[in-house]
Amino acid sequence: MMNPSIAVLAGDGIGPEVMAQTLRVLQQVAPQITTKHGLIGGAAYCQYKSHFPTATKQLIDVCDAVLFGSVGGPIEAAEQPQWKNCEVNSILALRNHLKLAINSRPAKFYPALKDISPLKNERLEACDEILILRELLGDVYFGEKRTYTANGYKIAEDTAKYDENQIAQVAHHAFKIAATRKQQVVSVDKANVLDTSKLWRQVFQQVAKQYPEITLTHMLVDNCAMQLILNPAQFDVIATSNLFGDILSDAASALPGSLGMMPSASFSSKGFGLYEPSGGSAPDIAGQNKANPMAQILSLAMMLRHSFDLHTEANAIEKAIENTLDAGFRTQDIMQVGRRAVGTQAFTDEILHHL
Ligand SMILES: NC(=O)C1=CN([C@@H]2O[C@H](COP(=O)(O)OP(=O)(O)OC[C@H]3O[C@@H](n4cnc5c(N)ncnc54)[C@H](O)[C@@H]3O)[C@@H](O)[C@H]2O)C=CC1
Ligand SMILES: CC(C)CC(=O)C(=O)O
Ligand SMILES: [Mg+2]
Repeated sequence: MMNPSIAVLAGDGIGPEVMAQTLRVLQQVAPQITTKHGLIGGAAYCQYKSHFPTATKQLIDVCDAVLFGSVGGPIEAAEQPQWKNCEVNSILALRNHLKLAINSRPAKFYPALKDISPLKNERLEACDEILILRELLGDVYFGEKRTYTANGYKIAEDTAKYDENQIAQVAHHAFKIAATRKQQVVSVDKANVLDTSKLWRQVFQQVAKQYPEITLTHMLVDNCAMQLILNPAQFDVIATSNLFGDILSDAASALPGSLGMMPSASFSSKGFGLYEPSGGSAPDIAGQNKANPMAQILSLAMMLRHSFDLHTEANAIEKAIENTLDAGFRTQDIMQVGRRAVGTQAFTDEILHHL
């Protein structure tokens, strides 16, 4: 790609801190990529009184990919009844604007961190990476919603809705990815109760016929939450709907040690990519140089690989992170006795040193 450019939307909370460090890594490995900065979330609200201003929309529409930080606050606008979820929650608005249908969240297990997992070592021995593929434009997040009063009570409604094409898109993606991995897909639903899940299961079974080399199994979401803790090694690719994927990916992120290590990539059907940490704006640690920059830096690696075919650079970043962990450096979320506790910036210094 000639003169590639990316939109950098750091957002708020820990977003700007981890983004600043990630851009140091980008500058070192791929200085040919131009960065264009835009405001989103709380940072945009402060300036434009809008969480997803037109200026930011115009910026991303002329870029080749988006590197996103996180958004959380300030969201006093959320209290105003005329604001719909999408307008306040800029990441949902952004996913909808870019039609990002699929979200890929790898939970990678690092040998150096096996002792900080909440699970016993023997449960992790066969674990390398669990990939959660999550549908991103459907479900209760984008269905009809309303709050009203009837018979003196307040009532709230959220509607879950899926069409077969949305589901098929995730299924094809899951089977294609599985073909490059362990040839297995676990599709997670709640088909014993929900119509959307019944359709989900039917479509997965139908699409599976085109991928006879892949083993498809189905698991109910409540069981999956339990199995992730009991026997994570049974999973390689998990494919699921928006809400279940949101919850299960946070749970899966904790198995290797911390949500702060889990990156993500979201794709439109045309292959446009947005890359962001799986976690949020972490207001409890924002502004303290405590955040783990791994999720953001690994999201950059995913961007280089998937949007720009820069595989050597992506691999180099991932290797440098592993070497940094092997050398004993830890942010507070993955700290262990006998290791060296460092802040966001010093941890990135070490990554740059190992690059
Ligand atoms: N894509 C996005 O921008 C997302 C935004 N959010 C928003 O973030 C805000 C805070 O939500 P929470 O429920 O607190 O979830 P959160 O993901 O921000 O934080 C949950 C826990 O994980 C920790 N954590 C997250 N990232 C970390 C990192 N890089 N290093 C070290 N620790 C890390 C936090 O300190 C906190 O203890 C909310 O406003 C929520 O809507 C939540 C998820 C995704
Ligand atoms: C707005 C939320 C759906 C963000 C979130 O929690 C996520 O994408 O993981
Ligand atoms: Mg989430």
